[in-house]
Amino acid sequence: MSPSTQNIVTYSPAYTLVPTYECFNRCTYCNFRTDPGKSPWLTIADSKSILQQLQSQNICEILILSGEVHPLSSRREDWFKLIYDLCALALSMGFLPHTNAGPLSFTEMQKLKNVNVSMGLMLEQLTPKLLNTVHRHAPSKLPQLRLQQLQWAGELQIPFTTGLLLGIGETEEDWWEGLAAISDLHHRYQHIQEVILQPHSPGSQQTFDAEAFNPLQLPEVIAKAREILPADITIQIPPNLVKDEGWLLACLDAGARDLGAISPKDEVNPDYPHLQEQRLREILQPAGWELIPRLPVYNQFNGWLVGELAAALRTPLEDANFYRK
Ligand SMILES: O=c1nc2n(C[C@H](O)[C@H](O)[C@H](O)CO)c3cc(O)ccc3cc-2c(=O)[nH]1
Ligand SMILES: C[C@H]1O[C@@H](n2cnc3c(N)ncnc32)[C@H](O)[C@@H]1O
Ligand code: MET
Ligand code: SF4
Repeated sequence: MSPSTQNIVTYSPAYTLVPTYECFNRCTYCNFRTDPGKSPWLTIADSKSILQQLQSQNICEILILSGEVHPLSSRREDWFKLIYDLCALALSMGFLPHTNAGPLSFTEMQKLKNVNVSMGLMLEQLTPKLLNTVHRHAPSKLPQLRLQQLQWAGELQIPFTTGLLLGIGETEEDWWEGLAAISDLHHRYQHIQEVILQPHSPGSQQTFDAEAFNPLQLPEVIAKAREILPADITIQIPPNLVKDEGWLLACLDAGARDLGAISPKDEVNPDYPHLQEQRLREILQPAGWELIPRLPVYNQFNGWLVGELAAALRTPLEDANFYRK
């Protein structure tokens, strides 16, 4: 790395669209979900007016995060169509979509590849023991199912974001195993662009009664993750979940280089508002870090983008040179 890139920290200026909060899983740490049938779905008309308002702002990524309709439900097809249509709409209006809607069938993933510049799914944790605790009522969190999703993303050449949720009842050994599994898949397919190390952060809606992940431990997890993960995978941490400024800087010193999608509302952790970009800069700059925006797809994957997506990528790049770095 040249000296000029060593002090760079990136983030993706984003807006999060939620097709639906309803979810057939009940992860006990979730502050997002409602019961199936209990939340109205986002409409294309409402999305269009939201996106129109965003066009005058410096937002590039549309992060599509969704609760899940059961794969065997008669409503699954409509749910998938809504997600696909939202991506296509965002794309047609000049944004770059990134979808994380839980596990998908191979065909669903293949279709979404055509309207997303990258996609995401957290591995969470590999250890099956969580199926007796936080994931007891969350069939989507079966470790083998999550690993298969990462494998399919590789086979389909989809630039991918994954990560670990820390502090949900796993051991330290479990972290290294989860990271090693991500590394193995990346060695096979070279498709993982970033790994999020997400500290469990209790919110007002969840039933899981546990402390927040100890933020003082995060730098050591990052440092070890940096040793385990291949160098071309960026480590991402969510700045709103790392309360103290000193802790945030310690995470960067340990090897984190990205602050993720920063959206007006963190839909997953609504009790933890994001700092203003200006405020983040004020924290980072005195310590020698330069904060710069990035696209939701890392440069090394540009060759994987098909058709319309390759053209869409050129527009924000030409419009805003600052995205280039
Ligand atoms: O860029 C992404 N950011 C993802 N993020 C990061 C998110 O955009 C924010 O950076 C954090 O939520 C901040 O707390 C997630 C955050 C979560 O809490 C849970 C899941 C995700 C999933 C993604 C994802 O697929 N892609
Ligand atoms: C969308 C992603 O959000 C993460 N997630 C869900 N609930 C919480 C929480 N209370 N704290 C931190 N991260 C959470 C999970 O990793 C999920 O995959
Ligand atoms: N339901 C998906 C998952 O857990 C994404 C959103 S979670 C709030 O993987
Ligand atoms: S974390 Fe995702 S899968 Fe789990 S209940 Fe919440 S929305 Fe559903």
